[in-house]
Parts: sequence; C-alpha cells; structure tokens
Amino acid sequence: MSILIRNGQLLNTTGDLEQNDILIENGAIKTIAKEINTNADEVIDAAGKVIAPGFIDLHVHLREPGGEKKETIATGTMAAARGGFTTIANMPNTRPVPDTVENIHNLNERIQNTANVNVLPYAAITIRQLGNELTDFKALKELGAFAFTDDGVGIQEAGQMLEAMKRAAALDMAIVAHCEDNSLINKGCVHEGEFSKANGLNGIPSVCESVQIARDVLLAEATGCHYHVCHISTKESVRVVRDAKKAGIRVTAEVSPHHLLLADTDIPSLDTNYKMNPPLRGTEDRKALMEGLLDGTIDFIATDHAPHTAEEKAQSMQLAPFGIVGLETAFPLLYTNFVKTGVMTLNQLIDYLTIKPAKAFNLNAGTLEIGQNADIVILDLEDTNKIDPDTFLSKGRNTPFAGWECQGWPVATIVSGKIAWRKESVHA
Ligand SMILES: NC(=O)N[C@@H](CC(=O)O)C(=O)O
Ligand SMILES: [Zn+2]
Ligand SMILES: [Zn+2]
Repeated sequence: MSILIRNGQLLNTTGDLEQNDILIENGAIKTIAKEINTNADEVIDAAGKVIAPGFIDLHVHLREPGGEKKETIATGTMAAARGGFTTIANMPNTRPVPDTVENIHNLNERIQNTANVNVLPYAAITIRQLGNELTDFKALKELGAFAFTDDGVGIQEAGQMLEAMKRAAALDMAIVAHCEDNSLINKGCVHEGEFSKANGLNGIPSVCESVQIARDVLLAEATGCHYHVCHISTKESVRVVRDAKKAGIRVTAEVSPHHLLLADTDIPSLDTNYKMNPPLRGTEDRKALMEGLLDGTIDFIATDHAPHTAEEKAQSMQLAPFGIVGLETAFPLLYTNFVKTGVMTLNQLIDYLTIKPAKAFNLNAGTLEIGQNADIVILDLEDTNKIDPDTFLSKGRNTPFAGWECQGWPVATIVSGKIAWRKESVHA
C-alpha cells in the first residue's frame, strides 16, 4: 500500500512553509521531495494545505472498559483522528483499572482490535487508584504500560509518592501526576475566585494543586524520577515547575487548551460544560500558563479529553462530573486564538502538539522524516467553521466551545501509512 501526497506545504527547519510531495510506502515515509513521479495506490492532492506530523495527546480518557456510555476506544480514537491526533495516551480511571497484568492485557487486546490511532496505555500507580497499595510496576511495564498515573485523583501521601518514584526511576519510567490535595478541595466544583464568590459556590483553591506539585518536585529531586505534571492550572504551580527546572530536577508539565483559553471570569452561567478538574482559574493564572508555555516551563499541550454523557452533565454545577472533551477542537481553537492573533507561530503550535510531547517522553514520533512511521495530519488553514458538537465523532458533547468560529481544521489523518480519517472533499 502506497500513498502519494502531492503539493503540500511542509514546515522546513527554519519554520517556513515549502511545497513538497511525500511518498508513503509500507507504513513509513519513503521520500520527501519537490516532485515525486511514481504510481501510488492512492494520491492525495494537498495543494494549499499544510502537512504536519500527526499530533500527540498524552492526556486522553477513552473510558473503555466500564465507561462505554461516555466513550469507547473506537469512538475516542475516531475523535482523535478527526482532530489530527495520531498518538494518544489513555488514562487509567476505567473499570476495571489497568492495575494488574490481567487488566492491562485485556486493555491491550481491546486497543489492538478497535483503536483507529496509536494508543499508549497508562497503568495505575495504586491498585484500583485507591491510594493504598502500589501496583507491580515491573510487570505492567513489561506488558507495555507507557507510564504510571492515578489521574482523576492525587497521590495523598508523600511516603507513597516517594516509593512510587523510586520504583519508577529504577525502571526508567515516568510518574504522571494529577495534583490535588484532598484536604484542600473544600467540596469545590469551580475555582475559588470571582465566579465561586459571585455564585455562592464552594471553590477549589489554587493551593490544592500547587502544594502537591511543590512536594513532588522535591521527591523527584530525591529519587531522580521523571515527574510529569498533568493539566497544570495555577500561576503558583508554574512558578514551582520553573524553579524546579532551574534546579535541574527532572520535571515536565502539560497544559490543556481550555486552561490557556478561558478563566473563571469567562464562565457565562451555571453551565456544567465549564466544569472540569482542575477548574478554570483566574485571569492571572491563565496569563501565567501562556508565559510558562512560551518560556519552556510547560513542555507541551494535552487536551485532557474527558467525555461524559448528556444526562450526567445535565445535573447541577455541584453534582455534574468534572471534565470536557477536547480532541476534535484543540487544533482549530489553538490556531485561531493563538497563531492567528500572533501569540505564537504555527511552527511553535505544531511543536507543542508533536515534537515536544515526544521529547518529554522519548517517543519515536512527532517528526516528518524519511524512514519514520507515516503518522501525518493534513491541515486546511483557510477552512473556517463553527464548532458544532453534533458533528463530533466522540460520544461526548460536553464542550464550552460550541459555536466558537475557528479557522484551521484537519482534512485528513494518516496513521502508520493508512488513512485513519478524512474529510470527504480532499479526494484527488
Ligand atoms: N479532568 C477532568 O475534569 N476529569 C477527568 C479526570 C481528570 O483528568 O482528573 C475525568 O476522568 O473525567
Ligand atoms: Zn486529572
Ligand atoms: Zn484527565
């Protein structure tokens, strides 16, 4: 099977767009050249379109097994492909949790049989994510666990985190942390700030996140473990990570598109599509996150795609589950609001979605190079459309961005040399 992508615009090493053809053969990039004359099984005319490495999202909730009403591996990975993502890492807050050899083996089989993009499975840090007993890291690594995380809950005890980091470091594996101190949650459903006060709601204070990150960077220093901070959301957290990096501690961090785009003051009403964990913080926090991303304190962008059913989200702000979907809207939102407005270049945005996550986790992905796996996205930067949750391939419709007009949408996504998703009209 071969695919020839003709006349696409590729970013060169100096960050400029240059027209090139790409030939894909046997799942890999075979040739990149100004003009390739060959008979391929499939020809895609990409004139006027940008060709980029397939995006990587290291924070996705596919929900299967156990949460199939919210999402499945099949639907979540179709949503990923539509969003231009070719590799995603799947969070372990499922039922059962991937915490034993048997459970991760079962998960691997499901991925093998139904995933439409590359899926890297996280395994849990603690059995059933209950914070009592550590999982068998070595056995889980042998079955392909990508890293260890209890995302959805924080690791409450320093002693347990220390032990987890020691064991992960010995296996050269990362600890990926949802940072939330349970004693500081305050039964909050939104950020403790302007919105919580105006609406008489309990707020989750910023320290609920930042104290745990401060503890953990010191534990990472003590153990030499690669420590990764999930969905960083506060200005104090950014400062702690910045200082830790300066001190030479092996820490990386991700930020979600929604924390870059919105603050609690942007929440228009008691709409649960604005409820996620960590919550939308203050405007100062939002600014600090962008500064942290641009100065390298924050390594990359990850969506924290967290689908829930309409029924679940129809509950009150206090009762509805935390989380919003993100895979199908990330690139158009970021391109429109940050590249078109000059906050960052197209090259930078693509790096935050490709080479940066790949580098942070030593993944052999995220570049367009000869011999590499052909994981590619074709983008139409002129295409302008309103975000319409009814068109989502995800089962989740829970987004605060419905109706936002965005420019720059994927038109085709290729995974290991096969077309995983394509918009009808790009056929040559
Ligand atoms: N982010 C969220 O608001 N929710 C996530 C859990 C998590 O990422 O902590 C979920 O699983 O729904
Ligand atoms: Zn989390
Ligand atoms: Zn998450």
